[in-house]
Amino acid sequence: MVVRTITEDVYSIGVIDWDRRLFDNLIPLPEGTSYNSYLVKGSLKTALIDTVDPSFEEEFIGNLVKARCDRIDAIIVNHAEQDHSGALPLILELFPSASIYCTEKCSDLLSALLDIPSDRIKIIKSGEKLDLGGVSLEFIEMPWVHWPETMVTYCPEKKILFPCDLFGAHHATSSLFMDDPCRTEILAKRYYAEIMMPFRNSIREYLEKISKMDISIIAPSHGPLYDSPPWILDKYSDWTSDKVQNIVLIPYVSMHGSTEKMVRMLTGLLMERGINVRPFNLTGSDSGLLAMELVDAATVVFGTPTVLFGPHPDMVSTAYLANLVKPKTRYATVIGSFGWGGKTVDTIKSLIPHIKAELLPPVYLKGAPGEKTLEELTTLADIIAEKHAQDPNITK
Ligand SMILES: Cc1cc2nc3c(=O)[nH]c(=O)nc-3n(C[C@H](O)[C@H](O)[C@H](O)COP(=O)(O)O)c2cc1C
Repeated sequence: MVVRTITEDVYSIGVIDWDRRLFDNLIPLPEGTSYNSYLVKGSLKTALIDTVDPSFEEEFIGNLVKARCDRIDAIIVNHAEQDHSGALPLILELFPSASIYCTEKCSDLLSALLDIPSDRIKIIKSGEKLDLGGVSLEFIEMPWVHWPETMVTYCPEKKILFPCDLFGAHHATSSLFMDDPCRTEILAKRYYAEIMMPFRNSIREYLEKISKMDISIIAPSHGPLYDSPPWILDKYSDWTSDKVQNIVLIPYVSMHGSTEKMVRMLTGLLMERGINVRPFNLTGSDSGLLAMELVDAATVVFGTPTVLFGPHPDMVSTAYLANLVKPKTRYATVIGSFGWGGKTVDTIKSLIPHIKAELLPPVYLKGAPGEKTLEELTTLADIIAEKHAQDPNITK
């Protein structure tokens, strides 16, 4: 149990989940996570901003006691997902005069997910403020910074932005503020790639709004806080921009080595042409790392053999996932090996409608790679090199 003072009258009272290794039964967590919750004490009212995962209720209540929190008047719910809202029923029971402040869509979700009674909820709209006495909170709706109901909360007197999942990182760390930029950059980028990338266009708009606000501290709902906001704002502006890098990502799977040989050949050919290449073996891989690579790669080459007339199932799941996170990939194609026939290339194309990339000619050949394979891969490498050289959206 740890309570930390962020600034006068503002406390971090969330919990650290050191051991969690998987989130949403989907997202690997190499460094655990935290569920950040904040307490803001005014002279008239006390507000709680978001709660914690229900599995940590006991520790959370311990933190409230430690923070000498004998009253809660307002519970600000920026996001209805259970890792932030799950402890609400208990908090409402313990503080019977507290009201939840959230968006209309959030109210609907809280009722559906947690059976929160509507008479405990005050629905707010963008621009509304809550005066706590000497300190206030302002609410700004920002739908799709994960779910459709999300909003951010701003405390003008303390210049703190509480953006919930936006700018978060799954990182269990004892540091209240970010103090290890290299590590945080990787974990924040991983988080962006997995959670925020599908909503890149909305987030880019929100970044403009946020960059005009007077903010000294960004206090997200996962991972460390930022006492130098431009650091994370600049990263987000880069990740959400239309720019990609001179990188070819090759997620691949191979059963008997033919596709793998093709990947090695293409890797060498692209390297000779001054392109950064990321061959990514899907067997036993971490989908978060793949999502991170998708943030910047200009080109994605899917490498798969044919299995029962289509792509290998590992590739089906990868192409499906890549499509879900909507990367800004400029060019895509398929390479691989088959034995007697199938619809592998067409199936992969049909799996990636959200990837608005130009499709380059596939190199899909029968059996083990030989002279013809090298010839076709050389042509593909030339095409990619030319596309990369001429594309103004690719940072050279
Ligand atoms: C389980 C299994 C299913 C296969 N199904 C097909 C198929 O439907 N159509 C086809 O053309 N080849 C099929 N093949 C043959 C492979 O596509 C072929 O051997 C290819 O060269 C394997 O590439 P790899 O060495 O990269 O694994 C199958 C092979 C295996 C092991």
